[in-house]
Amino acid sequence: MTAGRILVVEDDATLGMSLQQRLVLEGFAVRWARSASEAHAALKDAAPDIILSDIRLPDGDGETIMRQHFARFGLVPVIFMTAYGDIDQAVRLVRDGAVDYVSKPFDLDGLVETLHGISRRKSSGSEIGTAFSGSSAMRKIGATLLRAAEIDLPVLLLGETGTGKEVAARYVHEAGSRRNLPFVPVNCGALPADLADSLLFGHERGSFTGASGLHRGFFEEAEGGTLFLDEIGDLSPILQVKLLRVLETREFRRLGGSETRSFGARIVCATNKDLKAMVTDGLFREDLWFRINVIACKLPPLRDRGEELASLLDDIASAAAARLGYSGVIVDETAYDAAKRHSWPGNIRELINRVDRAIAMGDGRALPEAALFPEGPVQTDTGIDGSLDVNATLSEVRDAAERAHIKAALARADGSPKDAAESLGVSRTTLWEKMRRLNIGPNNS
Ligand SMILES: Nc1ncnc2c1ncn2[C@@H]1O[C@H](COP(=O)(O)OP(=O)(O)OP(=O)(O)O)[C@@H](O)[C@H]1O
Repeated sequence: MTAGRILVVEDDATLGMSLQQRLVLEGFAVRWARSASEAHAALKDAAPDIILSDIRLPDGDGETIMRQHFARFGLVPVIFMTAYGDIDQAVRLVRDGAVDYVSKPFDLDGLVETLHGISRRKSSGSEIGTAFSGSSAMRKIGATLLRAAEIDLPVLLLGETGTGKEVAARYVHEAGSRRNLPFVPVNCGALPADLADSLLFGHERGSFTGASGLHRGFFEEAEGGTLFLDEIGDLSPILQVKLLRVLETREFRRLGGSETRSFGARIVCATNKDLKAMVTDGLFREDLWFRINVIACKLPPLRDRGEELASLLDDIASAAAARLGYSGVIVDETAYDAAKRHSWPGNIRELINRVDRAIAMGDGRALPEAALFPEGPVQTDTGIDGSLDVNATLSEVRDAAERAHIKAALARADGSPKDAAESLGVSRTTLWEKMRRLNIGPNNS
């Protein structure tokens, strides 16, 4: 967990460098802009939690940066660093919304204390939901989930693997009145066929060979909390019928049990499959689909989340550095740029895996492009070989990028789907599904 994201805007190289180094050591994720134009570019990429800015810059001023940022994202804590002659302006800026100003030369320890204080106030008020604050699209999704949390209807979360569907499910749970009751996640795709019934609904002693004791299933464990049915598209036809019955009657029985128990939890389901197409193909029950698809919410893939990519990268890098015992890591501009060009088939899970690997293998101080993408530079156009027609649809472009990236990962892994899946940050099943859909043969042909 980082202490917060700070954008430092300072044209003086010595001061900028020492601020960056000290703040990284203090656990902040820091971006350093050396001019007004660099600051505007950084703010387009990601919304920081705090801005620490010089007032006079060679190509503009800190006041314009603050005003433009307020207009776009609302009030963000801003601290100005002023030279002697700028104090009147600094006082006026504090009246207009800046948190504070410090006069150069300033006491760095005092400034760091102030920054930690801002960060503590911010996180104590908004622990929950930070995953839904990084861009306007995610804020809209967060608002939908908040409404869903209040009205207690079934929620269906859609999106590719690793886009944060479980994070969203936990958010719905924690934002609602059931937050102090259990949250029970169940991966329907991983339920062994012969035990699925008992795992879901529980069993009484002696109900089948090997049932030596009483077992409470997931439906019972969820009590009045939230039952999160992940990979719902993988539920067998028999279990689809059983689930539908529970949702209709709000009752169930343990295997071998005679007592009817009431089911009081709310249901949140998720899938990376096209459930509607599965209904059309007769693979998923239409009546169940209607039951669970009351409030649907789609988590966008990471390649479409350019606005929050840089802050995600910062946060994940700081968290990984902290886990590995490093005091902080500086993400290189080359890494931000390459991340924007990459197609991220494994989405945020892939980002986490790449950053963890890069930091574990590196010196714990810097994160350049080559560490994030050791397989080689990320090509422009998300790795597509340039043979695409300019009239190609977005999904054709995406498929081409995914095909190229998966083939490259398989080549690096000497054709081993297990290793390729790991480096892509997806499960082997997801990789197989993608290979089938994209016509990639087992020999990477
Ligand atoms: N906004 C976010 N910020 C930081 N980490 C995130 C965010 N969203 C998701 N993650 C992390 O990314 C990883 C994948 O998220 P999650 O398990 O919720 O995805 P999913 O869509 O449920 O994946 P799958 O379909 O494979 O089950 C997790 O480690 C999660 O903590």
